Amino acid sequence: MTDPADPRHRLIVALDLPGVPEAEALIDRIGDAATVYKIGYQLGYAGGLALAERLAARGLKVFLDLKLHDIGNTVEEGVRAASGSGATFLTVHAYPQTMRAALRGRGAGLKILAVTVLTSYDDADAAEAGYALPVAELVARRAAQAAEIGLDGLVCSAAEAASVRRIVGPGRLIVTPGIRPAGAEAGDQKRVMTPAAARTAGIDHVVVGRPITGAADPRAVAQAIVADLA
Ligand SMILES: O=C(O)c1cc(=O)[nH]c(=O)n1[C@@H]1O[C@H](COP(=O)(O)O)[C@@H](O)[C@H]1O
Repeated sequence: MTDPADPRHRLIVALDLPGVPEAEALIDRIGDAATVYKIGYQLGYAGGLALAERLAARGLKVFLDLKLHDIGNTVEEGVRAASGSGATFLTVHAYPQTMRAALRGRGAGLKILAVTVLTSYDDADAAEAGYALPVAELVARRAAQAAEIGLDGLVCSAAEAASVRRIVGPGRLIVTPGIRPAGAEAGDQKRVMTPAAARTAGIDHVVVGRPITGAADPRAVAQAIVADLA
């Protein structure tokens, strides 16, 4: 992970798999085509947290996608505990109390990313959850709050990346899930873009799960996505 211009570092592969053996097998198949891996609920609750340290020791970057959101004390102490895991990125939901608490618990070397509005939400889902704002406005509001509080980066859809960049400036990371190569199934994602369009929109990293984990040749899919991120 020495050359920041290497487009492989822009791809984060979501290890949404049932267990550590499956995750390790996928990482082996992908080989040097990817350098950053995300461990979320599914793998994390199936022994994946211990994997983070091993991957970091191999020189890979780890994104712990815990999406923390709780009372401040619990978030602060949770982030403090995760700071020793070897992870580079950790997610929290973009609520002001939660974001402030996460920064209090953040250890050296850990970047806290604020999840603005999940990419599986559209305006109707936000309204159903009680929000009066359309998704794009809610993302903008949360991005501004995250920047003011001092978060290291934001998670949003690539559809909002250009406007989020104008709000948060060049110094914060923009990380976008909901990425689908042309023709790939969206599944439960509602705010979707292709890797090339996301790159044009100014993202720092894309997160890709099922298009890679479900592929017959995950290395080839990862390489094709990286080529679009160059
Ligand atoms: O925080 C995330 O990574 C995340 C935020 C978000 O808004 N949407 C979203 O899909 N994600 C994660 O990104 C990954 C996307 O996976 P695929 O839809 O399979 O590519 C999953 O691991 C999600 O948990």
